Amino acid sequence: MTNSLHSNIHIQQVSDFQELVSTSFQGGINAICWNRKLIGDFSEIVQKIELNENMVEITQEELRELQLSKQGQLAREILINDFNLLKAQGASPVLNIINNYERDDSYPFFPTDVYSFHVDRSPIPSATFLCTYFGESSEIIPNSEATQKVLIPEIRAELKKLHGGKEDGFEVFLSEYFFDLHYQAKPDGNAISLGIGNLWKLAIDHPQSKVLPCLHRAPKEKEGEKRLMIIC
Ligand SMILES: O=C(O)CCC(=O)C(=O)O
Ligand SMILES: [Fe+2]
Repeated sequence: MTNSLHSNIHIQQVSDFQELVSTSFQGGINAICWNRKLIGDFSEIVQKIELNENMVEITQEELRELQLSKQGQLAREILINDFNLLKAQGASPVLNIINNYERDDSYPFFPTDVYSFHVDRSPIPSATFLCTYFGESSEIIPNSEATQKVLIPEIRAELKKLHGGKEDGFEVFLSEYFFDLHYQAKPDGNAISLGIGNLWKLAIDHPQSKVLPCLHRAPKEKEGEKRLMIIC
């Protein structure tokens, strides 16, 4: 099920970029949203970039060189501006066109790809910023509405087998192979779509974090429709 943004107590809305970066996560808040209605034609940019692989990063140079209509140019200005705002904060934004992400099928009972609810992790304090400009948008779910997969008994038992049945080093194994980052929605859990054009700051798992990391996932793409997004 997908829900609207507004009734969710773990989300805080802000009204500009400065507020987005200066607002800290606290209490139950682990997702902050600069809600926007963008102008311009982002689909034109998607169409103009050739995609021979699952996904491609568009450099700022490539973006500047595209021949675009007035509406396409408006979209480009927004992309360049967002990119520069994030960069000026010390982030390393990437602008991607995504047909699909690589699916992880190493262990069918436990895919560790970004289509699965997960947290991002970093050894240093930081946050994930993301915005979908075109196509299906990312989703989040409240922490209370999902369970860490390594804590689900049947899954844990399978993972234990994979680790040769040993208790010794099991926790390290879970984190080394990123199993501990993934979550399963509870039967009544509601995924929340992050929407188009909104710039989000999501809490990640890092040693000094005071809040729970935000559970999020990439959406299943619509057949034949690519996504355009910025992420860092
Ligand atoms: O593509 C998305 O919507 C999310 C991607 C993501 O979560 C990641 O790269 O860690
Ligand atoms: Fe992620």
